[in-house]
Amino acid sequence: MADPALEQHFLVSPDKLTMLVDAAGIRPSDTVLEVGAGAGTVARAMPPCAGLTVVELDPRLLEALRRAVPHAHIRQGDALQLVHELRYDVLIGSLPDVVTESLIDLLPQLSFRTAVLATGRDSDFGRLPPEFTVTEITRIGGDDFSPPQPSMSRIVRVARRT
Ligand SMILES: C[S@@+](CC[C@H](N)C(=O)[O-])C[C@H]1O[C@@H](n2cnc3c(N)ncnc32)[C@H](O)[C@@H]1O
Repeated sequence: MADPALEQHFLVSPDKLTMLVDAAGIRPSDTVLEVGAGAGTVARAMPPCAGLTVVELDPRLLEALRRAVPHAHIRQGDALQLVHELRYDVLIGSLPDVVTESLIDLLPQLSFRTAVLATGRDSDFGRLPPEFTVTEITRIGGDDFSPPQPSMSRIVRVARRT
């Protein structure tokens, strides 16, 4: 079922899921957007919030998403378009590396408090303006994913300075 062309490796490590979700600092009053939601393994680990929207490009995964997060608004489409159309306090994304690179370039145009992104090892956040604080949370790879991911990625938090 997983499509390697869309880098469909789903994060399943309980420890890494906890680290990712904790890094987002989701408050009960927050609206949350997850892009590249896959089968919903990240979304279902999130704490309750005021509203959760999940975006996935692959229509084959929408039924799995409905089962995993029945309380979420589910949108099928391209993350790079929908990040402009939706409103959210917290942005979570684990997308193919090439899509994540484009998303990093878009971050200054978007309105959010905190973003947590799973990125390739070499992503350069130094191109973001100084209003952002960038923190590496952990490394992920191999059996942290199902199916296992051959390369290493990083979970990175991008917070807007207040
Ligand atoms: C690495 S998987 C992560 C899935 C999930 N977040 C997890 O960790 O279990 C990347 C997901 O992004 C989806 N995807 C790829 N390109 C996308 C795009 N442009 N917009 C939205 N989703 C996309 C893929 O279909 C895939 O489900």
